Amino acid sequence: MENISNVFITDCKESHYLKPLRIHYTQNGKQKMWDVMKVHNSVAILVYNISRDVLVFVKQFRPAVYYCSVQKEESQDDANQTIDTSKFPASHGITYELCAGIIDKDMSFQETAQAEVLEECGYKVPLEKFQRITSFRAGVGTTGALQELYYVEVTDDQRVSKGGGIVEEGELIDVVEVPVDQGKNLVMDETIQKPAAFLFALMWFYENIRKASQ
Ligand SMILES: Nc1ncnc2c1ncn2[C@@H]1O[C@H](COP(=O)(O)OP(=O)(O)O[C@H]2O[C@H](CO)[C@@H](O)[C@H](O)[C@H]2O)[C@@H](O)[C@H]1O
Ligand SMILES: [Mg+2]
Repeated sequence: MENISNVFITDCKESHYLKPLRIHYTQNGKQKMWDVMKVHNSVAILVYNISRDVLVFVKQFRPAVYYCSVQKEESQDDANQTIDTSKFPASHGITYELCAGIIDKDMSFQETAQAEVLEECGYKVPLEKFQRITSFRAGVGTTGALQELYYVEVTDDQRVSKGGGIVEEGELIDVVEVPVDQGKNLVMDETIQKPAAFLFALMWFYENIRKASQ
């Protein structure tokens, strides 16, 4: 996963995954504009393996995180640049996340959650086991995309593969198991790069599931 080389940045002329748009509007009689990014909605799933009392997360190389980490340390032009990977190793872009996926097929949030838990973590779980926690905006400045958050309890019997994502789509994902008595420490651990939904889901777990079962 950390074997990253030949990193160079170009402009993105068109994409299946994102589209920049400018919204013009009038507010209180004043003409305004806002630049936004149209992206897919997504689903994220907090996976709890009750057979071994571990939380199941995914670890992956995120180009966007890598890019922003590198930018912080070295100011260059946005595009048309080459990144020196001996100076900036892949670890700059490695994240811990909830199992998650974008809604880009004709599937519901819950069905997508079921598919992602199988593809990324290797557990085949019945649809009705997925408990919806809440939804929120994954971003509010440049994207307003919705993310639905689910919780699922899994057992070792349901593990049918190693997970790791869809190889044909280029996915390369490590499944990470964290013992429940250590998971809370991840919330404030700034040595690990992680999205806000990950923090929220952990807090929800220790407030609603772990606390209730103790
Ligand atoms: N921008 C992009 N450029 C090139 N290829 C891309 C791409 N986005 C997705 N892909 C391709 O689609 C595949 C599947 O991605 P997923 O459905 O697992 O979404 P992901 O977890 O990356 O992001 C989802 O979940 C995370 C975690 O919550 C959210 O932050 C995020 O908004 C949401 O899309 C990727 O492996 C890749 O091949
Ligand atoms: Mg994913």
